[in-house]
Amino acid sequence: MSELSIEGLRKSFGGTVALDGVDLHVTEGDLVAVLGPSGCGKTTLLRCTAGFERADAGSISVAGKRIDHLPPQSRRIGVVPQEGALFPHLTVGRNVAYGLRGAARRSGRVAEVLKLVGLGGFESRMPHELSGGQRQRVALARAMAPRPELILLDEPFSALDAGLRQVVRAEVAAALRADGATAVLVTHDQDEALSLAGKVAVMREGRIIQFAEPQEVYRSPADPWTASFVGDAVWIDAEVHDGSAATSLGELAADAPDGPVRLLLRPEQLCLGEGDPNATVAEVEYFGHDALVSLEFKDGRRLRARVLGSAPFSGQAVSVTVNGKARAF
Ligand SMILES: Nc1ncnc2c1ncn2[C@@H]1O[C@H](COP(=O)(O)OP(=O)(O)OP(=O)(O)O)[C@@H](O)[C@H]1O
Repeated sequence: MSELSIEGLRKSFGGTVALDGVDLHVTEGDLVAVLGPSGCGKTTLLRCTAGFERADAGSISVAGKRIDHLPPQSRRIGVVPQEGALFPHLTVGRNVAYGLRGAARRSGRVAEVLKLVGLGGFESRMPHELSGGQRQRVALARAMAPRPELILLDEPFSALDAGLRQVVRAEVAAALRADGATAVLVTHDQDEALSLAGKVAVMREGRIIQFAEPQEVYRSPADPWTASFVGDAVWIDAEVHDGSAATSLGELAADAPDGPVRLLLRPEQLCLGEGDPNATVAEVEYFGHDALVSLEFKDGRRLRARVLGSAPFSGQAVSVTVNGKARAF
């Protein structure tokens, strides 16, 4: 049974369609990322689920029960907002205990969830005595404390700087998993969605266009738009004959009928070697951990490769081969 079941959800604001028939099923204990560009309806989906907004049509069920008629406080859903929104005049311990009743407060649950988020012993600190990442983790602990059926996280790392974001992300995901929580994270950040979630729902213009595991979304995107949105894409236009397409990179297997095709490769599938050169390095963008290398082929076509380790130099003649399969559209 799905912990969260959303079916046919629609919501418009005046003439703007924010949700255009959203279906989403989240299994108990899963962490799902809803990934989409600005304005695609992610926050509206989250607000309708939490009960802050009323959908025009469709249903929302949690643990098998319809909840869309209930006020937010009766939905058993915990929300972690963008910037934590802790009560500034309450200690960490009292912030976390906020949604707990008497017996639960005394049960040690506050200490337990603070430990889960890596902040054991922080009960008596005030919010202003915490770093941004620590405040976000307290906000998560507060949402988890009453053991809600579902936790919703709205771009919870967007206010953190890049280095801290990665660390806090991993800690938050670990805490959610350790507590067995079912969670939906809304984000426009591809790396965040692919690295954290068990499943990714790609959203565009008020619809979910693909719902799959991160590797599948990256390797077999539903359409060209998704392919380019979830990562760097190398596009090659070619003609297919008998399951094979002639390209600047040689013959590539193409799972498509005879005729014109757009082939998708990821830049890391282009491998530079020492064999017979078939391309020249035109430009190198060096990032430390890797480099993006623009390669010019004999037919004048330019394609980008991602290279780990030492980067080639501009003007170098290289042999380029393809690792793995191209996806045909
Ligand atoms: N209260 C509102 N009144 C009018 N239009 C709204 C309202 N809330 C959202 N919208 C519109 O609905 C669409 C979806 O907005 P939403 O905030 O859900 O997108 P989003 O994917 O969360 O974007 P972002 O990543 O920028 O927060 C947008 O076109 C937005 O302008």
